[in-house]
Amino acid sequence: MSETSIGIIGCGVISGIYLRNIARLPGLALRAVADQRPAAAEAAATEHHVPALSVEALLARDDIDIVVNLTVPAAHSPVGRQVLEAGKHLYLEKPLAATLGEAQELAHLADARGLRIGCAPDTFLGGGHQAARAALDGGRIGRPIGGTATMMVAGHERWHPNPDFYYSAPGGGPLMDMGPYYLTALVHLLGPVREVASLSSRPRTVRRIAAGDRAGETVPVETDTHILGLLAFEGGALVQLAMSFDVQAHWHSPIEIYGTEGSMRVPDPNRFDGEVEFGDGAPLAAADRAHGADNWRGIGLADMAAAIGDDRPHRASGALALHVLETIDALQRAADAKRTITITSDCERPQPMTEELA
Ligand SMILES: NC(=O)C1=CN([C@@H]2O[C@H](COP(=O)(O)OP(=O)(O)OC[C@H]3O[C@@H](n4cnc5c(N)ncnc54)[C@H](OP(=O)(O)O)[C@@H]3O)[C@@H](O)[C@H]2O)C=CC1
Ligand SMILES: O=C1CO[C@H](CO)[C@@H](O)[C@@H]1O
Repeated sequence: MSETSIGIIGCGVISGIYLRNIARLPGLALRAVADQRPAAAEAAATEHHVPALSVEALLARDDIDIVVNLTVPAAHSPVGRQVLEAGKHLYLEKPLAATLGEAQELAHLADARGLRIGCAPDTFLGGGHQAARAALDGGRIGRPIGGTATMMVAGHERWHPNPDFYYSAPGGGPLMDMGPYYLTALVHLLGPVREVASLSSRPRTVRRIAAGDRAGETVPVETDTHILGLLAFEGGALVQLAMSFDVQAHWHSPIEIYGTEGSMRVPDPNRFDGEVEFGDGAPLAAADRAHGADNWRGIGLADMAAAIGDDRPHRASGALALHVLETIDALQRAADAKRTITITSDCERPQPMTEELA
């Protein structure tokens, strides 16, 4: 397999796992890192033996093929534009952009330049969700008719040292932050969403940081933080969704899918491991499949790099992320307008994983 050269912009909390995994995933070679905080870039550069550059200098390098944008959501679009305008393929963390309009502009720019966009989450390529997909496609629960998706926590200010972006608008809130995991997993299993309804609330106006140098500081809440939605999928399944940063504890599963012949519980879509459980019969362990244990964030990047070489579509695609972002945007608009909203973008179910990246 030939090597694809990678540059990273954004050396904060999530960059650690990308930096480690780029070194162990096939076909990827890290060339340079950048951050608007030079100290963050220097720390990553020293640990991984690559240069720390300015964003401009990294984008000017001829030997970088894909730039991974790990900045905060508000910077996904401006930094993403710079990457595409520099003629590089773009892979970025979720959400694709802080607004649907910005995401659509990125997609147009990439198309116009003949460049690819890939976007997290790529957890659906892990062993847990691939086991669920195989069971579903194999007919184990019959035709899907419904399901639930539940992500309810007390708020990321409990542990993140700079949680401002989780509560800022646009780009913040549980729907923007965690919705991509749940909606991407559902689209991977059930196909595209066609219609949504929802209600939302904002129980608190400020949040107090609990960890790091800024512990005790408060952050203003500019987004709704408790959202209950209904999703109608093209294939006919109806799914209820709950996304919240206001729940201290609960007893729901992350994702359940109900079919005409049975039901299944799907692992946490923020993870690569877990078990697929069924209403009857033996569970399927993620660990029995490739990337079913450990944290493999970056597998979507490796798949995109391989896909460019093989001239085939990549799985964690810009089109998938755009469809997910349109659904997120529609859920909030449906809550604001108190009406159902039709989803217009098309998106194929991504191909199941093969063992090629194992
Ligand atoms: N933290 C987590 O567990 C996870 C986060 N993610 C996603 O990863 C992304 C990053 O999150 P996280 O690592 O937590 O965020 P952090 O705030 O820890 O790190 C982001 C870094 O990017 C820098 N940055 C911001 N804007 C720019 C810019 N225009 N140019 C260059 N650098 C910039 C920030 O600098 P500054 O501090 O000055 O703003 C900061 O150093 C988000 O999209 C998030 O949703 C995904 C999975 C897990
Ligand atoms: O994407 C993410 C994955 O999960 C984390 C919490 O567990 C989030 O904070 C983060 O933004």
